[in-house]
Amino acid sequence: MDRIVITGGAPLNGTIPIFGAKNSALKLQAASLLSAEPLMLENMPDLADTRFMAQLLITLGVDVTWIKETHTLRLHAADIVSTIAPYDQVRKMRASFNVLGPLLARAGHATVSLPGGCAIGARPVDLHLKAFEAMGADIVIEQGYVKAAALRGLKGAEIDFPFVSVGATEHAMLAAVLAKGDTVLKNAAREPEIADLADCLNAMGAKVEGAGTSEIRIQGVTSLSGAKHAVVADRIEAGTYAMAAAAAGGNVLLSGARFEHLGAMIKFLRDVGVTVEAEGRGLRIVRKVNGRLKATDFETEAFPGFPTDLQAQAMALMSLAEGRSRIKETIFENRFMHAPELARLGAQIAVHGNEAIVTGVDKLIGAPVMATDLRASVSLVIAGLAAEGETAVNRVYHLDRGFEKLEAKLVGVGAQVARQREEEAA
Ligand SMILES: CC(=O)N[C@H]1[C@@H](OP(=O)(O)OP(=O)(O)OC[C@H]2O[C@@H](n3ccc(=O)[nH]c3=O)[C@H](O)[C@@H]2O)O[C@H](CO)[C@@H](O)[C@@H]1O
Ligand SMILES: C=C(OP(=O)(O)O)C(=O)O
Repeated sequence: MDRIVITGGAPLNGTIPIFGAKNSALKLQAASLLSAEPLMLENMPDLADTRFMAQLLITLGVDVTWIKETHTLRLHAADIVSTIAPYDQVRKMRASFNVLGPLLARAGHATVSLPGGCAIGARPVDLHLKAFEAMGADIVIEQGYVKAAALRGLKGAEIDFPFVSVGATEHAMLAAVLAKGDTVLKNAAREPEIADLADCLNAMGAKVEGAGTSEIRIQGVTSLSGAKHAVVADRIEAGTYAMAAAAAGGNVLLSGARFEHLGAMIKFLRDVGVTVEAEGRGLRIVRKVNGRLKATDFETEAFPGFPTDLQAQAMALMSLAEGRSRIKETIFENRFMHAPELARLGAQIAVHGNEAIVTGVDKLIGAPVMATDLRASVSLVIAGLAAEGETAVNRVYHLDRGFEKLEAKLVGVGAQVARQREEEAA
């Protein structure tokens, strides 16, 4: 397996381009199933996850063309040839479950494997299924598969989510756009990726209003057309490189990063002593290398709160801050797997249930570590950039799920980072 080797200590200076958001792209890909006409997705990140989703779509009958030079993906679902999403294709990537709603809406039935257990928590899909039932679908779970049918079509419904779920909000939208009548989603998630999906669906002829607020209203239409849509900038990728610059020191422009999508993270960085300013179509991050950052407490929350997908990266930063930081993870029940790996570099972190107490240390020292999930992996890269000596991050396939050109982007701003291929690493 490949690994990433980082020699810490170099400050980061220059510009890092921010690409399209994985977490939006995957749902936009699923939206292509709703129309018999082509969907052109621009600013498409080329990631293991988006490639994987494309493979699943091919299985279902979608014609897929990557136009690599322009980061464009053309998806054409002229005919749905299969409504079965097999175990092997859904267990490996949770977001592939999102084909269920569009298949149900377009073809009237679908059989989709339950998504695989993931390292960060149990992650059930009960809210997704309740939303489809409210829209009139019959659902049974048999042999690990969700079998859903709405042979006379889905009906609009009022769905009041008991708690905020990004995936269930998006999935309900993906089905409701072709339902008969009106759907109202209450206590909907407000993440920027939801508004991005609504914009794309509306460009395809859907009638979605209120995305980005906690109440989304959808007027069903009988069919959707093709469209062209550019994937929103990845706020998690931007936040990750902001934390990297904060940890290593330096002056970095994150071009394409959206200030308005990163409010909680910007407040956190400013509180700990990093300068963050909007500049042109991006964000400027400046951290003077002399002096330590100040520890601060934070907890993860649904948008506009501090994103759980930046918790590991912020923990890496707090490992080197002056004082103690209390970090509470409120979204996933098992998302501190990076803590023992950060400890290998000398971080002092005590985990009690959903809280971690980080006591900042003067310095971290490079060591071999293991990536456990996507954001955990990149937190180890951030720690490695600030540590003395060499850090080798193993199992980097997790990183490849969500960070396109990670090493090149970091090397481009002066970091010493290289990927060792399996044969070299052996
Ligand atoms: C591909 C993608 O976009 N992934 C993101 C999405 O995941 P995902 O959409 O899976 O996250 P959710 O917002 O749905 O999950 C929030 C919480 O609700 C629980 N839950 C969710 C659905 C359900 O039917 N039942 C239930 O109990 C989950 O286990 C979790 O504890 O939002 C998360 C929260 O911002 C991010 O960390 C993920 O990166
Ligand atoms: C948890 C994540 O992704 P997924 O929901 O696809 O597992 C993530 O992007 O951090």
